[in-house]
Amino acid sequence: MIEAKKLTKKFGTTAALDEISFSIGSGSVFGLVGSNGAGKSTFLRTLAGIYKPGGGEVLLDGAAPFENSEVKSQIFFISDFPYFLPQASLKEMAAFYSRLYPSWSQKRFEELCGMFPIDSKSKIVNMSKGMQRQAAIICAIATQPRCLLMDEVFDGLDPVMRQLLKRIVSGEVAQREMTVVIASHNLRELEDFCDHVGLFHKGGVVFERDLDELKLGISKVQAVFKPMPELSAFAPLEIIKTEMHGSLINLVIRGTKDEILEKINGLNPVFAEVLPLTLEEVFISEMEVAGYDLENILN
Ligand SMILES: Nc1ncnc2c1ncn2[C@@H]1O[C@H](COP(=O)(O)OP(=O)(O)OP(=O)(O)O)[C@@H](O)[C@H]1O
Repeated sequence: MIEAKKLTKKFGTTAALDEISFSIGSGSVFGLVGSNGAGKSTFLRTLAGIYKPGGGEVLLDGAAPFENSEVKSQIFFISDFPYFLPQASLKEMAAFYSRLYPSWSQKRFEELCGMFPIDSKSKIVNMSKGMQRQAAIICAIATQPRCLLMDEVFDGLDPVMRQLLKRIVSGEVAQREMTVVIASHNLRELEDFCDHVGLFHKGGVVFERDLDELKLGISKVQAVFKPMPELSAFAPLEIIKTEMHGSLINLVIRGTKDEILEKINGLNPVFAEVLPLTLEEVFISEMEVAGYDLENILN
């Protein structure tokens, strides 16, 4: 379990993290989203034990990572600029990590080398950005960490490699309860991968939810009425958003699909259907309710 308790990190007068408190359960895949400069990388670096908290604490299973090699040996961090030894090949990086991490699995390393189309004997420095990222991913997974931190890891990976990464990471989570924290600007990329998402804004976590709960508790309804009832007729529904175009009405409503359809059908529509919401739509709706303008936060 990861716990941030009033975690603060300042650079000069900039509070990159401003007394943030939240927790991430073991075996969870947690997505950190937010605009540039929101504090996502700073959180990952503090959790990885690279930065010392300026105030409060961040804990992995009750222990602080900073200057604690025991805790650090359970964490692998793929930064937005992955680090490799100068002139090293993937095989040489494997030898390096095998000495650093007691949990290193040479068998897993060799399996992974067979799954990614990169040459383990070539110098990593000469590889493309996406191939370097693949090299970092192979090392990360072969390390068999309890906690895997990834910063913008999909950046530079082609769609096939993105899916492969998601599949491998999900397998590790299911098999051995690895905890994953991934920072990304792209909510769509996280949708089929994360079970929790937290939204960072100006050094704070403004919103944090279980994705299934989030998606199950809210629905989008498209209905045609002739004539259109007065808006007060929809009052028994917990409406978050309404858009009307002539006889067509689009509603974002809190509640289960069955409850909502029953109430809408009671108003005798010509046609009504419940449509799935994308994660982005759910987020925008929930954030608007909470008084935030997500368009400004994410862009
Ligand atoms: N090493 C540093 N020295 C000084 N300021 C820093 C440093 N690292 C981060 N900051 C500042 O802290 C704030 C948060 O930065 P951070 O990199 O954590 O944001 P982010 O959410 O990861 O952004 P991005 O999406 O652009 O990667 C920014 O204002 C940034 O300028």
